[in-house]
Amino acid sequence: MERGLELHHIGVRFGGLTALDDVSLRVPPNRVVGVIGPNGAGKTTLFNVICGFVAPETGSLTLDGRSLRPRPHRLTRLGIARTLQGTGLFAGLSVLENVMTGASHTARAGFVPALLGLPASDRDERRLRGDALTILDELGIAEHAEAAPTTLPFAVRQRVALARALAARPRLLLLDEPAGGLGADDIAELAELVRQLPRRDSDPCAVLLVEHHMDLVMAVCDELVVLDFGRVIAAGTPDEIRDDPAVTDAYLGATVEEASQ
Ligand SMILES: Nc1ncnc2c1ncn2[C@@H]1O[C@H](COP(=O)(O)OP(=O)(O)OP(=O)(O)O)[C@@H](O)[C@H]1O
Repeated sequence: MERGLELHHIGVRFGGLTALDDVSLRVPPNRVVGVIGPNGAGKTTLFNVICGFVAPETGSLTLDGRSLRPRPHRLTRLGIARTLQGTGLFAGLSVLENVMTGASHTARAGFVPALLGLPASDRDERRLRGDALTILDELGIAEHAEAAPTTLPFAVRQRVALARALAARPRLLLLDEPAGGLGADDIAELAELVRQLPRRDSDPCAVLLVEHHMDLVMAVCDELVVLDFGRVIAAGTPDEIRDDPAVTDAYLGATVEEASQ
């Protein structure tokens, strides 16, 4: 059964402006799909539709063939986790505690009682802590577990945000411009990390990556969807997109050439 997340003919308008027009795409299980496009193409709006921040005017979403009406607070229960632009970490919590919040919906007693050390949640807390440490270790940042996020470089904070999303054990991870603010070396490391997500030993997941940064997109995606003025103008593998005259002619031009060198 290979279905995953599907968007069917999604349309979004803001007043007179059409932000998304008849957009259909699929993120199959354990694949990395990228959405690219120039400024104002509709990438963030698409992300927001999937997260439930924006309700589409037309079209529908399905998850494994079943109707999906995303609500931001219910995403993790549907097996979907996200990172947003910027890291959005809790400054008052340690790195480890931040990651634990990502899985708090799985704790019977909830995370707040766990933080307060209430006895009923001892076992939950130990499990959350152990799982969070495992993920931090996988992402190579376990040494920062007890640190306050504000003391860490941006690239590490971004990894913490990724760890927090993975703590929810998603089947689908949504990444909104994860390369934003990173240098070339950090982007290369991030690319390696993202590529591994569908191949993890435990909790492998699909990834939908909304990204400006062409190097990252070309390096990690199995498939790409190109948006322009709210419409899908091309879809295919990175090689197909790179060679698609409609894409290069329409707007990518030299950017794709440069990214492929
Ligand atoms: N809340 C809103 N109200 C009105 N117009 C909006 C709103 N959100 C987005 N838009 C418009 O919808 C269009 C698509 O915007 P969107 O942010 O989705 O594009 P984008 O591809 O993410 O752009 P960027 O790469 O610059 O982030 C743009 O013309 C934008 O100005």
